[in-house]
Amino acid sequence: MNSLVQDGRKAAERVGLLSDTIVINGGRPLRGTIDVRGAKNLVTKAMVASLLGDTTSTLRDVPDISDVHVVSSLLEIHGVKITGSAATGVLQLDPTNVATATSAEIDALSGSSRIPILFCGPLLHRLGHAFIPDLGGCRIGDRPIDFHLDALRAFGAVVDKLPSGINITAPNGLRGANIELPYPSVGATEQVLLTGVRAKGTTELKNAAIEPEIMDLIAVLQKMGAIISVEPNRTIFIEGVDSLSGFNHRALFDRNEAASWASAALATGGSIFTTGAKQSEMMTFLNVFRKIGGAFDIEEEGIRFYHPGGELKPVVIETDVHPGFMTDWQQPLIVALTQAQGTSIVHETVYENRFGFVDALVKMGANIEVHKDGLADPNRRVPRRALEQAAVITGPTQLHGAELEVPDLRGGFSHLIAALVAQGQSSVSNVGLIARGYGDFVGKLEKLGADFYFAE
Ligand SMILES: CC(=O)N[C@H]1[C@@H](OP(=O)(O)OP(=O)(O)OC[C@H]2O[C@@H](n3ccc(=O)[nH]c3=O)[C@H](O)[C@@H]2O)O[C@H](CO)[C@@H](O)[C@@H]1O
Ligand SMILES: C=C(OP(=O)(O)O)C(=O)O
Repeated sequence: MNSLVQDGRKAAERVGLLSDTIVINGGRPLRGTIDVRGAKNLVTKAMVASLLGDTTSTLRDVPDISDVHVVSSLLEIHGVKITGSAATGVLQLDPTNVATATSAEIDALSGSSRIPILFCGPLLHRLGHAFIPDLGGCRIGDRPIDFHLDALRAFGAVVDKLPSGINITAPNGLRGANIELPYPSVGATEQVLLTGVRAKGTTELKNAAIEPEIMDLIAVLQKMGAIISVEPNRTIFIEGVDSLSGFNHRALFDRNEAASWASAALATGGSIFTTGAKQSEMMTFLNVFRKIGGAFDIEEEGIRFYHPGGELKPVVIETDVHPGFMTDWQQPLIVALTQAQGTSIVHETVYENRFGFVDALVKMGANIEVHKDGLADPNRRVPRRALEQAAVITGPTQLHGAELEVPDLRGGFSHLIAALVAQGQSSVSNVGLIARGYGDFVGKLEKLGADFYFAE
């Protein structure tokens, strides 16, 4: 069994999927209403933040996704008492008895998620040392952690890379630092926030990421007693404080999940009301959705995304940091673009290898060329990065059923959509990886009228 399939199996077990393969009969529009809970990219970080408090934190709208289970286990082996459950959407996290975990306990969680790297600052503050296992997450490029480690060193941490993970100590405590990120990395910005809030003195972070999930993490930290100001030009100031308390927070909705179901509605010619989705965090997506020919109604309770009839139009997209077009949105949308009249281009500028899912779409009949060194384009708005790729999608094409294996979270969701659009039957294996970030996606497919069953 290859390691991707192993990762998928573990994720499937964590959320209780019946098997790791789904058989889909395509050709039916998805119609109905689904709930979008808290964002994977905020909830997991807020859970880590609970380690910094002296009292219990309560987090609401928690999605039942495998990454939440991984972070829960990592917190529990460090002595955090967790009550409630991802299934019910509410977690209480009591960090009173934080303690060192054994290496066997840590090893068992190796390679399952990217979140463990964010335990560094909180564990250094609580215990004076941290051991971080090998990271998991989507395999969409090298995904180095040099910005994280450089930031931790700037705070005074001593970093020792071992074959089994990273050992970090802070013999003289952590003190505020002046840090400038080479690129506005989401994870490295969170690393600085989670470390700087309890470091001695002031921290200045230049070229920070300002994604909505980061703003919501700042809101969580402010509720805990932190002093953080976000200045213009991507600069964040943090005044370290001596202690923090627990928080009570309803997580920001998952805009990536909402965008994925929106793309599914468009690609299948259907209509999906995403309860909990909000306009303000999705404006860039909504503009592109409208340009392609999709329609949406923004309501108090959520957003309805639908195909209003007529032809879909091609578009040129450049993925970018917020407020640009998010890299996690392009994969499901590309399936809709296979149904548009004409040639679309997607420039992927954030990760150097994020079109792995495209081969399967081509096998299903899509006309997509991947340019591994990117594409020159005089109309580009995002500065060209050294390692970027582009996909050129020409449509419309009739997709037909095929055997697919999920390569990563968003690519996997795009495979599901492609199978739902295709004529005939598809089998999609390794769907456990989709459960890393899409809560109850099987129940939601059922609610939306998809025709599918789990393979034995
Ligand atoms: C759990 C989580 O929140 N995941 C999100 C987070 O990932 P993550 O936080 O890992 O993504 P980053 O923003 O850090 O990565 C952006 C770019 O910076 C590079 N980089 C990053 C760190 C580092 O130390 N060195 C370095 O070179 C990466 O290789 C990548 O090319 O933001 C990404 C960009 O919005 C999203 O696609 C992911 O869904
Ligand atoms: C890349 C993603 O997640 P992670 O950083 O957890 O791998 C994603 O959510 O698409």
